[in-house]
Amino acid sequence: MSVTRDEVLDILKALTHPGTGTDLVAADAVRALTVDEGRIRFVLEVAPEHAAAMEPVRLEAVERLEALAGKGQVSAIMTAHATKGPPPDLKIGGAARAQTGPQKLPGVKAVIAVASGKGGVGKSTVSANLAVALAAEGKKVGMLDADVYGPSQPRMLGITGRPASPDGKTILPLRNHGVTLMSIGLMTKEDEAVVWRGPMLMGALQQMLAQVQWGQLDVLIVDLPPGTGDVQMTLAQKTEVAGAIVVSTPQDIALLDARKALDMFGKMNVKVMGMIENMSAYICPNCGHEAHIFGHGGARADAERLGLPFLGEIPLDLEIRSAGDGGAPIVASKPESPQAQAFRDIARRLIADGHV
Ligand SMILES: Nc1ncnc2c1ncn2[C@@H]1O[C@H](COP(=O)(O)OP(=O)(O)OP(=O)(O)O)[C@@H](O)[C@H]1O
Repeated sequence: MSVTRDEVLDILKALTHPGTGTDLVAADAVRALTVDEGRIRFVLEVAPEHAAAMEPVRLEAVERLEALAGKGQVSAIMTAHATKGPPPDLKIGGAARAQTGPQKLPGVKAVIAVASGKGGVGKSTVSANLAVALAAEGKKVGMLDADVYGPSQPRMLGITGRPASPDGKTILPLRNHGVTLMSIGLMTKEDEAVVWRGPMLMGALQQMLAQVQWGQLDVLIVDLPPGTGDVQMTLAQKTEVAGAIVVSTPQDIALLDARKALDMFGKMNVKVMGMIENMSAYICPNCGHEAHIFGHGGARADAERLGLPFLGEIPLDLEIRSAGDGGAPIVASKPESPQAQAFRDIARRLIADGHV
């Protein structure tokens, strides 16, 4: 069935914006509308305080548009727009701009970097769940997926589509599970490898920090690539970072790399807020037996030895994997489960320690 842009706009004009009382189109809330081979996609831009009231309107829009275009043919994403800053020059992948010393991100109270020495230890899983857990505690949370080599936050937070850039200069981030997200993965095609080096990489990170309209945030979590490379250096040199959290599995080899990451933050004068041990214990879902597949307690022991806070242990658990890989982290999909509690306890600890 061929659907026209005017037909879509007519439907959106029949819905009322909860903030302005006018229709969605007159309120200028509809952004990046595309009608392509029967598929309708758009972004609903809304002030953060109207986001909750907008959700039923968004659902109503999807229902009415699906009646026109067919089930599953409509993608309507809501983003909370932000306070306007001076618009920087947008060119994804451009060179880094000259800048002196670490700068504070306007509107963002604290930037927390989540790092690991080694890949695959669950840094992105921990970042996603902590972000959702902090949002559940009432904090305004942003997530910058700076894992340029394997951006996984769009998948983990269940976000698809590309962020809008209505003026070609600023980028409107996307939002799900209470978390505002920007990822390099949203700027590239899913199967497109990003092979950026040095200045391009630093430029991309600076752009994501500066040109994304983050709005007012209590915390911006930065999911770093594993290891100790350009992205980590650029972040610490260009942005005021409140602190870093280092994730490790209990294996010796992972811990060895985690120590390198700790050392790097020390050299860059970034405070380490603590260590998290992921895949700590495996609890058999059938019999409840606890097994320590990768060992146990190594990160806690390292933290104690180095005089760093130990923030908590996350079990190795099938539901944590399937929830994260399926787009709704366990803290969002089963907030009362013991697995989610492990993340929520860490989020509460970060708040209690005054980091967020
Ligand atoms: N506690 C856990 N229990 C079960 N599976 C987990 C756990 N933590 C992470 N995983 C799974 O392990 C895989 C790697 O996790 P994740 O992508 O979070 O790691 P990462 O350290 O960010 O990896 P990368 O180095 O690629 O950035 C994912 O499939 C994830 O679902």
